[in-house]
Amino acid sequence: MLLLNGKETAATIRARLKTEIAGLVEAHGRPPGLAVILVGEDAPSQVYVRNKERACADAGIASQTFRLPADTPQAELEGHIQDLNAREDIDGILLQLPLPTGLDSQRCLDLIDPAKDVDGFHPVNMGRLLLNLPGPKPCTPAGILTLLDHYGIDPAGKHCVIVGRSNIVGKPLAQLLLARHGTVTVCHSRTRDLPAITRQGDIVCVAIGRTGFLTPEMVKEGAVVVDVGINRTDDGLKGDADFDGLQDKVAAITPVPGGVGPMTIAQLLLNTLESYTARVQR
Ligand SMILES: Nc1nc(=O)c2c([nH]1)NC[C@@H]1CN(c3ccc(C(=O)N[C@@H](CCC(=O)O)C(=O)O)cc3)C=[N+]21
Repeated sequence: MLLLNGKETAATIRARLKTEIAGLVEAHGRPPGLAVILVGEDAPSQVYVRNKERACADAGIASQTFRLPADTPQAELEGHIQDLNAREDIDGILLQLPLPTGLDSQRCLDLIDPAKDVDGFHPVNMGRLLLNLPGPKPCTPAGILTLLDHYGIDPAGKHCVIVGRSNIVGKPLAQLLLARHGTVTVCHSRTRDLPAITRQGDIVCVAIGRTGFLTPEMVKEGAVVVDVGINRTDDGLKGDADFDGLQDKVAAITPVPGGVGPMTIAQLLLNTLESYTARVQR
């Protein structure tokens, strides 16, 4: 069994980015700037945002986190986004999801300047992804492709089964795999006889947020399993796949932690760098 080590792969990418950014700062007189907007007190979001801040600082990206109270009115949040759109020193804006109830995340995402949309969640950038046009790619799906590439796993011609149809993982991941010539099936909570479908997968990606959901009976021998789940249990951080049960059956699997999560952050740095280079060249 091959362990798809996202922590290590992300570290390699981050080291390369760090060198590249140092050169660019020299040439353009300012570092890439990332603004993270964090609304409310959601505990996991606090952890992710701290990880992002640390990764940015290490790579030479100037990141600023704007922490807003959970009862921030929609109009005020929209005002913050517009201020950040107008700022020359900010190349990327990330609105940490989920937002507290009462706030309309889609309206906020629609407002982010597509040129600063480092999550790739703006409808224009989602459309560009669908059309195979250049643009920022959502961090988790793009990080998964980079991880597969790193280990020489090519989705071309393979049956890629995705469990989960979210806008931030399942749907964009389907498009990226399709663009790389995978045969893609997207399953979800209403799918009938899910195990019959996941068992066809050469590559099985799970992103539903249920601890240990993907069991050995649900995958074929020699499959590649990509675990996008991050579930906090009494036993620590667990993925959506039954890692222990699967490890003797699969050809390769991503661990949790240390798999897809660190790749998501590396991709965010990459997207921020791309926004920056596009903006300083204008
Ligand atoms: N606008 C927006 N963009 C996102 O990209 C976004 C988001 N909202 N909301 C939440 C999800 C989740 N996400 C993760 C990032 C890093 C880890 C990560 O670093 N995971 C570590 C462990 C971290 C821990 O200890 O919890 C690992 O898997 O090894 C996980 C998950 C980004 N997301």
